[in-house]
Amino acid sequence: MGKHWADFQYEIYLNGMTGAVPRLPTDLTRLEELTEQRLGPGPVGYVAGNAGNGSTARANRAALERRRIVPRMLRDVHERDLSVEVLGRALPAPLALAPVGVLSIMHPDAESAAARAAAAQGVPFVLSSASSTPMEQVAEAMGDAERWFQLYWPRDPEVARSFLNRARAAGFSVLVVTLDTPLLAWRPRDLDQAYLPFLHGVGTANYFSDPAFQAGLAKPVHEDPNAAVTHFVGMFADPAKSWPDLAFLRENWDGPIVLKGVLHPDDARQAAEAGMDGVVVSNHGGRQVAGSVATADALPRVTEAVGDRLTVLFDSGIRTGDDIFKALALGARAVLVGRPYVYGLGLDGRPGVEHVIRCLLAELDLTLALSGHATPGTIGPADLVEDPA
Ligand SMILES: Cc1cc2nc3c(=O)[nH]c(=O)nc-3n(C[C@H](O)[C@H](O)[C@H](O)COP(=O)(O)O)c2cc1C
Ligand SMILES: O=C(O)C(=O)c1ccccc1
Repeated sequence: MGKHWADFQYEIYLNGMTGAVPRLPTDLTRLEELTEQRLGPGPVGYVAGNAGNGSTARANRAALERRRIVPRMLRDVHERDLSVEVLGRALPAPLALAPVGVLSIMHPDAESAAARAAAAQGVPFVLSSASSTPMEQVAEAMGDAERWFQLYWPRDPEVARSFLNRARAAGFSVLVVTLDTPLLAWRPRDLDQAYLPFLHGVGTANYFSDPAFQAGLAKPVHEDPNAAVTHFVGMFADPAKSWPDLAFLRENWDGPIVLKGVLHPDDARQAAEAGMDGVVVSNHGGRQVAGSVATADALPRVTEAVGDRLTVLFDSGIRTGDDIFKALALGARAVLVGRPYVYGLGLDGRPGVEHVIRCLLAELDLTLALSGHATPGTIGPADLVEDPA
């Protein structure tokens, strides 16, 4: 039997007998505004910001909203199990925390708090290359939970090799390689605030602590931090990479490799041919290509192309349990969630992140039950209809 995620509902009501209400709203779409009130416009602007005029983020929401669940009745849903197998790992539910850089702009405990929250709930935490805390330190906070590492593929192969070696030594087993950010997109909210956290050195911990990175500096980081930041900016991503380069990753990583940011079925096919294990259908939460296809529209085409060969994960726009249900119905094995947990972190540190995970999974559990499903495995395209656009 799986964990009873829906019990969170009664826990909240029972606490209410003593007059207590949840510290954070259970409608997670309210968290952005609360975080802005608490932390001010700078950090929240960076987290909430999108590419261009925000059309991709809106399209992500619209494509999920346009699909509607058709609940089925009388299907014995009293015992439910949300667990799924992802990349050979048993997960308690089809959810992981997306890699998000620079988390210290939200909370001083940053990645360690988010990682502890994920570990407490048994949900994988994907650690960003651009974390505010070195990967070895975050790994310690993760206990025996699943450790997944997101790679921004550094331009210098020695730094790339060093990151992979360090990640393996720190116990990370799944590698998530982000392909959609070889450059940072045009982001008006950041431009208008003239604010990028990593120009202030935030999110550079893995780089500044790396011997191969340090070897490229004329002076130690603390003697010339500006030069170190400039070196980071030139290093963190590489628009010259192309498909044959994936061989380098396959040779240097023996665990599962997942390519994040795949939207076209032909790219998914190339991923399979390159010996990759999975893809994340993602448009970076709408932060990279303005005017991009919505992820819920891209997902069925990708699963049709490679669903039998690759593990297909999904993100960008997940805000509720029923959003997760819809992504599963469109063929995803599990989803990643980004901003909601980032705001939970900003508002209440580790407990705030746990709150977000528990709300999402309680709502998913109830959506399953009320729609006639006892496990994610029985959810499929027949559970959805599409509203006319
Ligand atoms: C502030 C912020 C920083 C991010 N940093 C990274 C990162 O370092 N690496 C990465 O692969 N994706 C990064 N992402 C994208 C997320 O992994 C994820 O794709 C996206 O947030 C999902 O959309 P959602 O926020 O609507 O859930 C970032 C997203 C945000 C909002
Ligand atoms: O802001 C982002 O979306 C992102 O992916 C990123 C890139 C570099 C450093 C920190 C975050």
